[in-house]
Amino acid sequence: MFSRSLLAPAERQCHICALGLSRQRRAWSIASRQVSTTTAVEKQQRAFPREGDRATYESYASRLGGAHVGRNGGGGSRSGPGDNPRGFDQRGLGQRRSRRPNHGKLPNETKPAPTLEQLRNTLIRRLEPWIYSETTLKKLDSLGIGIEDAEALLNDFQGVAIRSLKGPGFGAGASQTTETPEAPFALEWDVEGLTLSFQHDADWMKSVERAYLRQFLRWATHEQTTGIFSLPEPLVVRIREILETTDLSHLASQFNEAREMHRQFHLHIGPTNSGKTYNALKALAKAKTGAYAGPLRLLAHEVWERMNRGTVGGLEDGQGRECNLITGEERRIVSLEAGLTSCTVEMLSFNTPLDVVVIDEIQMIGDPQRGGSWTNAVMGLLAKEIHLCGEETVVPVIQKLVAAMGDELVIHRYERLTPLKVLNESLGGDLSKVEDGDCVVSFSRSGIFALKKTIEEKRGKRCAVVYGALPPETRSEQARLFNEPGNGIDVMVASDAVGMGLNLKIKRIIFDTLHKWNGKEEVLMSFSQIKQIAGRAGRFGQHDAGSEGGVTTLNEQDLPLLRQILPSPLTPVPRAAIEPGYDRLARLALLLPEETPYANLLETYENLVHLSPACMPSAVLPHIKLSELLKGFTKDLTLKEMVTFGFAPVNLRDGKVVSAFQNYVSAYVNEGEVLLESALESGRLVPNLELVEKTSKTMHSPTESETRAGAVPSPIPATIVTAIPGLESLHKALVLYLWLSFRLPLNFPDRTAASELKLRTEVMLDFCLERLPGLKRKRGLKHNKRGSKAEQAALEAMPRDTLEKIKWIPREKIDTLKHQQQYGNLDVLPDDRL
Ligand SMILES: Nc1ncnc2c1ncn2[C@@H]1O[C@H](COP(=O)(O)OP(=O)(O)OP(=O)(O)O)[C@@H](O)[C@H]1O
Repeated sequence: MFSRSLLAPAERQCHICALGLSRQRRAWSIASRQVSTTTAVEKQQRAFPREGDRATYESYASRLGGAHVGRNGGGGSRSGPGDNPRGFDQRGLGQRRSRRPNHGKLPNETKPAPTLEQLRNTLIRRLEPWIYSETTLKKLDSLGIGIEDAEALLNDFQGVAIRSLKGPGFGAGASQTTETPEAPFALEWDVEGLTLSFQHDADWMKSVERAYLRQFLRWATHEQTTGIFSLPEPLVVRIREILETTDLSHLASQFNEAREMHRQFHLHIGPTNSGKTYNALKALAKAKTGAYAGPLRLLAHEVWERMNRGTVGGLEDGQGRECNLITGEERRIVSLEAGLTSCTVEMLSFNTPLDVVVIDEIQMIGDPQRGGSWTNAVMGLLAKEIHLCGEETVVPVIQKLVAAMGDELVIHRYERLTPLKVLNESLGGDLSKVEDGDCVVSFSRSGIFALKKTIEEKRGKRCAVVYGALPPETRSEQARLFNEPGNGIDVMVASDAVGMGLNLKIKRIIFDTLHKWNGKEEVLMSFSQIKQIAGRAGRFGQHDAGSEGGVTTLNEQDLPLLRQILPSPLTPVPRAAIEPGYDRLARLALLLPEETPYANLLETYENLVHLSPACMPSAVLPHIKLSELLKGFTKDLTLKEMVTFGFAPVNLRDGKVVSAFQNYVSAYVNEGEVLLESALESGRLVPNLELVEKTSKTMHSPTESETRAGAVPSPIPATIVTAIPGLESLHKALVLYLWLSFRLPLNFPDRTAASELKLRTEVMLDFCLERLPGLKRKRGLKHNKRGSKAEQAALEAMPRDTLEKIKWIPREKIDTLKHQQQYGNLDVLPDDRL
């Protein structure tokens, strides 16, 4: 009865169907239905805490004078975030959508920890539905435990687990856990980990199910258990190995080489604009070898430039340090002998010993998507001195990690260098009160464009814009325009992308709204994000000595909430994220049946991974979603290739990027070589760029004297406004190509062409943003000679080669931009030297 051999997944699937439900199983099924009736009531009860949160929030909001979610504060339109794949709100710029009600909870509220009794009762209550669930059978089946064996084993495990949960040892440590005749070894329930999961995870039942599954497998493959039930020996051995491979609970045993070193951590903690990075970089500048790692290409680029130019603290004599730049999609090598590297955190090397490493924004260690890279850096860097910069919230988790690794930790705390004040008044909804040096913050692209239009109309001056879907180069250029005095661009309209990586001369931050559309509903921005954005006002060194930053809201009803949020403490980062890593996935793949699809491999890892309570698994869902796009190619891709493609930076919300990705993979599989031109052909992204370029050539740029006289560039036509999302998609598709070209260089040979096309896209995005419609032009300059409608029509009719010769955009401007964006005016070695 227990000797079913391992079947291929498809066969096993059929086996389940063919078997149907055994009599016992049918009885279980009925029981299970009964259980699910009960659980409907229970579900409602379980939902109560959330209802409680909502009630708390609503009463909290009403205490604040009615500033609660769901009330329309007259804010901007509420379409999806900047990268809404369908593009602009078709209602047109400037029209505002009503705010959808938000029933979310305050983002920094943590649920109180359950008592041991509550946790015990929940685990007991949820055990039965788990035992009788088809999903559990499927999970066991995918590991090779057939339905009959599984049913019998689960039946007995239920009693063992309940006795263990009810025993006096529960929560008191493994050594005291009750031992029973059926489980003569300790069942170890990770009370601390489950408690943290209950408090912080939206779907904490996943942690409960993971705990049941691991406990079940440990019990089912234990020597003495198998003595009674005898699962086939090879299966027992294999499952034990699977359990071992997915056991990442001993942090100290990871990254052996790093464990052999005694590393000193310096944790620089403080609010925004307090000099944390400045001080950490000072240490790096003095080091013979070292690296800076940040979350954004923008930040890596800034440090790269500052190191080379010698504008980092400690290098003020102007003597720069040679520093190379390495990000996922570009390499800028100043010297092959350079001791320093500036990179994005995913690109850190764990093989090279270094003197000093600076890791920025360390609070991102708790980010479910990217946090794993920060955790790897903390655990695996072979550096004597590691400087971590970030928020106070990260201190407990770093203390736990460093203690587990036996390294040394020194904490440096900083205060803000310039005061930041919440202003007494909002703008009362009146955008004509916007002043030079203001940054108005909204959280959707259409909201940003609507605000820009209105502000420009009211003030008669142009605004810079920054939002997440814009390429970093375009964001830098917009920041430069805003910071540069005397060009008439003194106001910025931005999304939360303004909160990180840009050095801006902002005097006052004005929140148009404190909520953001998360794809399903309007949610209050996290306190951390609101603080980070607010902290951009009054940046040290950008204003006169003694000046302070100001923060307010556009609408009066949002101001009390802002006033409450800014001084409130942030929730500590509860755990560091751990990602599976290729090696571990490869080991696991060898232990699963050969035909196991990649998505199932990821799922199995997620279902079984065991971590220390200081850690949580990285979210694998995005990778599973991405791997679903690869389904048609799985037979042709090795696991390594699947992991490479499955971890590629694909924006799944952007349909055009998704289809470019599919084209890349298809060409990779079918041709072995991905030629950029043909891979991008179907998306019509390049013709869209060419259309914008063609229009740009027909439009006049005011000369210096015309600008002095108050002339502004004529706005782009509506057709070109709607081309902007296509430019953003093209940029993302090109970044993706470049990313793949660094990992599979022989198969993605068009790196240079991709870089050039990316640059053309950036130049056109700058062009479009500069000329978004909205600003009233001065009388007399409305239809200047080259910009008249008649002339535009004539130009439209001209043959393409004639148009090519017309250089309406001054050549120097493109050259300057090109130089700035590509090399930051620094000499870099050509690609073929690398
Ligand atoms: N001692 C100093 N002397 C001169 N400039 C300084 C000093 N400390 C900080 N600065 C400048 O102040 C600004 C803010 O410093 P820094 O970027 O280090 O702050 P931070 O705490 O890391 O803030 P954020 O997280 O917002 O980036 C930077 O422009 C930095 O160069």
